[in-house]
Amino acid sequence: MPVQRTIRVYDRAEELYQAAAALVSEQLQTAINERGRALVAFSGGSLTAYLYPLLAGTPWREQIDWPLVSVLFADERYVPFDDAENTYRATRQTLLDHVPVQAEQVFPVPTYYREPEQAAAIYHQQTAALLAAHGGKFDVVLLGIGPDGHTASLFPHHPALATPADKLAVVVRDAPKPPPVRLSLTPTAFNAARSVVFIASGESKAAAVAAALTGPGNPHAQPTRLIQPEGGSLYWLVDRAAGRLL
Ligand SMILES: O=C1O[C@H](COP(=O)(O)O)[C@@H](O)[C@H](O)[C@H]1O
Repeated sequence: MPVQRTIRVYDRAEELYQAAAALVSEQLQTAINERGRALVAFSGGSLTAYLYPLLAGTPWREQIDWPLVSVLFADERYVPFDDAENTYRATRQTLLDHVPVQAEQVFPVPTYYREPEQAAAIYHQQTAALLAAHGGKFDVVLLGIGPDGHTASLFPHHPALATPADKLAVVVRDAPKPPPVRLSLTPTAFNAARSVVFIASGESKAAAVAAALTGPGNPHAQPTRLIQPEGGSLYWLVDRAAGRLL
């Protein structure tokens, strides 16, 4: 089954994030209306600063039945929950603490294990169990892209890209962007999605966005190309600056 790809370019970052909030809330609520529940994977980085505060406010907050939403994380920096770099912490502060999501339906990466491999094994299991409870698919996976082309914590040419296809979570060591130890869901996990939404804003992302979306490309150089949810939707929402080279 082919992937349905949609690219939307917005004049300004504000319009991009408003459109992303509208799309995500519509997709989550459609899932709830059709299947009685929704499963989402959140990324960190700029989304915590610009998208999540919108989702936490009117009108988007009221448009999602948050008690019926389960939350996983697309990736996590392997630092304690109270570290400023922790994505769960940032997502809680900007979104989850402001909406009536059920605490037991939020699944942070357990960064309190001494060995990240143990956390990855547990996160694999939790992701598999949640996917099974949601018909085998995420309803929405939200992803960013770094200026170097990384998405979640999948970095270009990194050995983590060669993770066996049956693994849903992987430890990423020696990440070129700090902090160096991370945990990421894998392309296998992201491809089990009804909708994947990439969001990119700003001139620093322009080359990476163009490399991801134009020409034949190379999935090792552009890990975003590994994410092709069969039979699902793939959205790229970018502002004019990030889409300048398209
Ligand atoms: O380190 C990370 O980077 C990517 C991109 O972040 P951005 O700030 O450039 O949007 C982010 O999606 C990922 O979750 C995060 O761990």
